[in-house]
Amino acid sequence: MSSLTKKDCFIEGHWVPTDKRFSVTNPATGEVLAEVADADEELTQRAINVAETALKSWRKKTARERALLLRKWYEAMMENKQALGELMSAEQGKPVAEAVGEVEYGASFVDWFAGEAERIDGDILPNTDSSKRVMVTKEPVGVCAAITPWNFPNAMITRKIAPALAAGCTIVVKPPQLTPLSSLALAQLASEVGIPDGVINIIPTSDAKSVGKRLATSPTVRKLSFTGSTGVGKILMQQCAEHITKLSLELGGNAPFIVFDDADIEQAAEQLIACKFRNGGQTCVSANRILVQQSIAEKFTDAVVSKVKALKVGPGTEDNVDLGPLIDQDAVDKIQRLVLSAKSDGATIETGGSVMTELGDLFYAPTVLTGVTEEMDISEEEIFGPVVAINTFESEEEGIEKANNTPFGLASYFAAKDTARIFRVSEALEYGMVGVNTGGISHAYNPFGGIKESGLGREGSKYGIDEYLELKTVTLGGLG
Ligand SMILES: O=CCCC(=O)O
Repeated sequence: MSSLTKKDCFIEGHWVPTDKRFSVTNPATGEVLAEVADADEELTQRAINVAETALKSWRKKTARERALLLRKWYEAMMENKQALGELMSAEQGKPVAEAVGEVEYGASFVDWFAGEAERIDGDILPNTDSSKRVMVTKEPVGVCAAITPWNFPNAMITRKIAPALAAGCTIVVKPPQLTPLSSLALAQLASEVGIPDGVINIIPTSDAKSVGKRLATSPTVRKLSFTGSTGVGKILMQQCAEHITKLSLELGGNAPFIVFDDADIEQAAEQLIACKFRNGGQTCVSANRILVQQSIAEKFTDAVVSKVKALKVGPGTEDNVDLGPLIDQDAVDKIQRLVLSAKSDGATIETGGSVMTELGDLFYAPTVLTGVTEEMDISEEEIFGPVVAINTFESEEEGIEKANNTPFGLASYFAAKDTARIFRVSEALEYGMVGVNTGGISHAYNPFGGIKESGLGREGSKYGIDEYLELKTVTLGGLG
């Protein structure tokens, strides 16, 4: 393991051990990678207090000073991307090359928000009273908290820390229990490049419920950003009501991937594979319901099945591996349940459909199902695994109606060539994000987020920093 493997809580620039610890294991091998410090409510409160103290001087730094420190952090991540990628692959399971790609993606948020720090501006507004002027300024929200998921152990952290710091806020991060090592490595690099003590605090824990509640109900925490399930998001929203804490929620999705009869079938199949099998399908923007116009369904399915059969599954450290293991046994059990229940309800398994026991208990074969219907559990639940579930439709209207038939509204995708159709369908889809002829919609410069039960707010992009800023209106009188 590299020197970036840290195992304690990171509070006020120090590594803080705890007596109680929890194990972090490699999902490909079951090997215990580290016994990590287990923060409780008391330590969480200490981290909040530290962030409150650090806020006083951090918010006073000039935008340029904050930007320069963020850029140094970005550079440190890029210099260490291989080590960070290997660490991530060990704790999360994704192939090393993909993990290094995630480090680059994560670092791109730091680079982006270093730029945005210097573009926080204000307004002087016209007033009907000539003796008055109105100045609108933007101020940091204050102490922030972030609760992040295991599927993107680096990028989901930087997507929250970077805008918070750029805006002049300090932050307490509760990383996921399954993959805390990447976040601790990021803290180590932040400290090495001179981000002041107390500005970033990381508190791994096995008690997400109590620590999450403390973060959400602390009157000191003025902003909570959460990425995870809709169920937990709803609980946090209720808890944040206690002190009207500002909240961003990036929750579950049930992304449709619609293939219309005018699509380039080969290109659509390629994009579907890239989208669906990113991180083995364990991505909130993974295509979940594949809706194919009936007249091209056979041709499209053949193209997809032959690509899926060519995917290589194995431990993330092996060369040319496309998919690693799933994160844990619960994930495998859920996918197996969805596939078997779809089969018993009439779907056909074209390829895959089982655990690859020769590789280990957590490796699930890339799977294609046809004959899937809207009523099946696999259409209603977020699969979060390597399963392509193909459903068909006859007309454009029916395709759109099926796509929108969900309480979720995170990502959606469609493939088509006709320009009028592209506008019609983009406008009709009830989603925060639409990918047209692409399965790749995640970039630091894109606003990322959903509508309906998929969440609140946007991350990344020029809009993302607003989540960490408050407007202040200063009315100057007596000028007439
Ligand atoms: O799964 C969460 C988000 C991944 C992404 O940023 O594309």
